[in-house]
Amino acid sequence: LTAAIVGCPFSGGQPRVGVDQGPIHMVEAGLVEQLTELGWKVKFDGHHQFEEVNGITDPPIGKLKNPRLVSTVTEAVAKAVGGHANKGELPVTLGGDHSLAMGTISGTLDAHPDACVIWIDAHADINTAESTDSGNIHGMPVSFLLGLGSPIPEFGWVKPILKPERLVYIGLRDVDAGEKRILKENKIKAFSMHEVDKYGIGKVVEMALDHVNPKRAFPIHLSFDVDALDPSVAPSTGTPVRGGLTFREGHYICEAIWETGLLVALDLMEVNPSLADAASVKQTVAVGCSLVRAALGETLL
Ligand SMILES: N/C(=N\O)NCCC[NH3+]
Ligand SMILES: [Mn+2]
Ligand SMILES: [Mn+2]
Ligand SMILES: [Mn+2]
Repeated sequence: LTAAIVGCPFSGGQPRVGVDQGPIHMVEAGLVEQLTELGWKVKFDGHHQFEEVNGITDPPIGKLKNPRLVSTVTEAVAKAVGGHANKGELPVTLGGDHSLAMGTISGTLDAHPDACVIWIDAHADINTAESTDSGNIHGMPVSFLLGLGSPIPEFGWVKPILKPERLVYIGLRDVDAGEKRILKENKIKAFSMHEVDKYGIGKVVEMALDHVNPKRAFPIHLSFDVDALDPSVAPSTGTPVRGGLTFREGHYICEAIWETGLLVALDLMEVNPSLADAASVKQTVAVGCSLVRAALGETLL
């Protein structure tokens, strides 16, 4: 079994400095060695070089910020992830902000058209060009993948390859009014922290899988935004929101997805090593690496 680490030092989907350093810190923390130790053949051909791309003149399109940069980078990511997935490798994409998921999920669905997406996040990331307030594209990738909102020529490469019934969220607790409307209109299943508290994480993961993968027949793309975790667990991230998943709950999600035997791609996003003191950064990076290991089969016994 081969895991391909796709290091994506990219921050263009959001305004905070530092999230591009996330992949570098995770690899420096020994992630490649840890996965090798787990028995994986690990391919890592160095972090992708994106920041050089930002020489382009890139005025906003409507509210959208850095649109051409984000489009160029995410298209490159789609090719990288799709290339690995089409070779039967498991792409492990390290962010970098969550706009990258426009690329990762496009890549996965190219190789596995019937894949379902399990999106772990405090946020729905489903704003359209019309509904976004900030214009930060890391709050929008899901709308592009579903083909929602008015088409934007600069994003012509993104095809509406994701169906609402193949998407499920766990961890939501900071969803704005426009996104709530979009979730309802498109009948998208979402387990917020309310459901996690009500049913427990075990039942929530089972219900999420029953919704998007009832016969456990579809490959799974797990897209994990570390801000799904409580800020006490993963403090060094750009948009922390109180009342998040415990470490165990986040870890359980990864273990349970691995146990299905259906995981074909993983994203670990939004680690920003410049937003907290050294110990908190170290903790956030270590938590990220632990989640990747759990999703790739590390067990406690
Ligand atoms: N971390 C974020 N998404 O996952 N921030 C953008 C969304 C804020 N509405
Ligand atoms: Mn690569
Ligand atoms: Mn996100
Ligand atoms: Mn988030």
